[in-house]
Amino acid sequence: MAKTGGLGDVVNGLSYELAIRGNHVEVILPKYDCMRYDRIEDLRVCYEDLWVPFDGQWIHCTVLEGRSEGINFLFIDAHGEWNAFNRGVLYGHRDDAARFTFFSRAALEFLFKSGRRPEIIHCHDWQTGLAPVMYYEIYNGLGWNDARFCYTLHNMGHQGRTGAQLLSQCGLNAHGLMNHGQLLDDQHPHTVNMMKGGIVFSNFITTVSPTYMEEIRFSEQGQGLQGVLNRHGDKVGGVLNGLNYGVWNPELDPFIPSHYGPDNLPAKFANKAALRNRLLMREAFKPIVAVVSRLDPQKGVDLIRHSISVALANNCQFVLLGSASEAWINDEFWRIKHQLNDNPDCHLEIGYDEELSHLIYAGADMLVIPSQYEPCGLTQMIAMKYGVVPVVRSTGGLADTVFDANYADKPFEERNGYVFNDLTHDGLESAMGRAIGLWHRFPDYFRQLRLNGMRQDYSWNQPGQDYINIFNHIRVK
Ligand SMILES: Nc1ncnc2c1ncn2[C@@H]1O[C@H](COP(=O)(O)OP(=O)(O)O[C@H]2O[C@H](CO)[C@@H](O)[C@H](O)[C@H]2O)[C@@H](O)[C@H]1O
Repeated sequence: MAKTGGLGDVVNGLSYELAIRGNHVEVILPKYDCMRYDRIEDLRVCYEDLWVPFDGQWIHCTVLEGRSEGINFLFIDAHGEWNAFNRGVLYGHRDDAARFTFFSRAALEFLFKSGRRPEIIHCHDWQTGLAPVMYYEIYNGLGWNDARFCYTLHNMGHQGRTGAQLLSQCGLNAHGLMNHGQLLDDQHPHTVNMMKGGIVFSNFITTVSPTYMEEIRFSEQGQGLQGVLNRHGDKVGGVLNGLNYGVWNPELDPFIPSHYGPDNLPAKFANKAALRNRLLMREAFKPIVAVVSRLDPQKGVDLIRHSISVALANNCQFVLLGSASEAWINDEFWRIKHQLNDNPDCHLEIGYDEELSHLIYAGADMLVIPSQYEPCGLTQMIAMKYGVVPVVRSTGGLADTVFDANYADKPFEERNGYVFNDLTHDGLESAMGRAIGLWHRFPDYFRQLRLNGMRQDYSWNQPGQDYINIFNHIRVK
C-alpha cells in the first residue's frame, strides 16, 4: 500500500511469514495521502485523540486501523498545518528527518497510551532510527520497559544525517546524546546520524544479506558506520531477505495473462507476446532483456544506460521500467526514450508501475542488475521465480543469490545466471554477451538455467525462522 522499492516488499513478506507462524503482527505506517487505499480493507478510526509532543507543541493525531490479508495495519494521521504525511509522495522533502522522527514518536506514544505491549518492535532504515533511542531515553522512565528492538539496515547510502535541534524537537536530551557520541555522526561534526542512533540503541541489528553485512563492517561500504557496527559486533547479523511467493509467483499472479511454473514453462511465452503488445513492440525471434529498478546512482545508472545499446546491438529487444530519484537521471532517461521512440525493439517506461513490473518479469528472458552496491536485491530473486535469467554485478545480496553459469563454484543445478565483477562497460558486456550468446546458440541450456532459478527456494521460510530466532534471543523472558 505504500511502496517505492524493496523495503515495502520486505515488511509485507516478513509480516505475513511471522503471522503464518502464529505470531501477532501489526504494522504501523504514516497515513500518507498517496497510499493504495484500494489495498486496505475495513479502514476505520481506532484511536481518536492521540496528542503527540513534538517541537514544543502537542500535535493532534488520529490512528486508523485496516486489514490486508489478515494483518492489522495501523496508520498515524497527523492533523494541523504542518501536514506531515500529505505530500503526494512518501519521501523526498527537506523536512523528512523531522517528519519521520515525528512519526516514530507518534507510533511509540500510541503504543504506550493504547496499552499495547509488543515484545518486539522491528524498525527499518534511518527513518525510524530514533525510535529505540526515544524508547530507552523517554518511555523507560515512564515505566514501559518490556519491549525490545530489532533494527534492519536496508541501505547505508541513506543514514538520516541532520542537525542536533531534531533531538530536542522530539524530546531527547541533545546535549547528553551528542556529547557521549551515541548519536554524533562519526564523519561530520555537530551532525546527528539517525541510523547510528538505531544501531547503538537497538538490541539487535540486521542487514539484508550476509555479504552486505561483511561489506559494511569491513569496507568503505559502511559509509562511515563501520566503526559503530564493529563496536556493536556482538549484536549484528546478515539475514538474506525472502520473497513473498503469495505476491511474486507466476503460477498465481493476477497481473499476468498466462500462468506458468517450472512444469509448464512454454506457457511463459504468451506473456512475452502480451508484453510486446502492451508496449507496442514487434514480434521477433529475439530475447527480451529487461531492467526494473529505481534509477538511483546505487543501481549503476551508467551501466543500465549502456545495457540498452549492448542489447540492441546484439539482436535483442530491450524493456526498462525505472523511477528516477534525481532530476538529472530522469532527464537523461527521457532523452534516451525520445531518441529510441521509433525503435520497435525497445521500450522505456519511466515511472513507477507495480502492475507493469509483474508483466515484465513474466515476459522477459534476462534481467540486468549492474548495481554499484546492493544490500540484498529482490529483483534478481523475482526474476528467477519468473524464469528470467539475471545478469548481475557481484556485490552484496546479488553475490549471495546469483551463481554464474560458467564460473560458479557450484554444481550445475545451482547455477542460475551471469555475474561480473568490474563496474565497467567491459564487465557488463562480457556477462551480457555470454547470456545473449547462450539464448541464441544453446536454447536447451538456457532453458535449464531458467529452470534452475525457478526451482531455488528464496521464500521467507528460512529468513522467517532466522528472525524468530533473533526475536527469541532478545525478548524479555
Ligand atoms: N519503477 C518501478 N516500478 C515498479 N516497481 C518497481 C520499480 N522499481 C523497482 N520496483 C520494485 O521495487 C522492488 C525493488 O527491490 P530492490 O531489492 O531493488 O530494492 P531497493 O533498492 O528499492 O531497496 C533496498 O531494500 C531492499 C530490501 O531490503 C534491498 O533488497 C535492496 O538491496 C535495497 O537497496 C522490487 O519489487 C521491484 O520490482
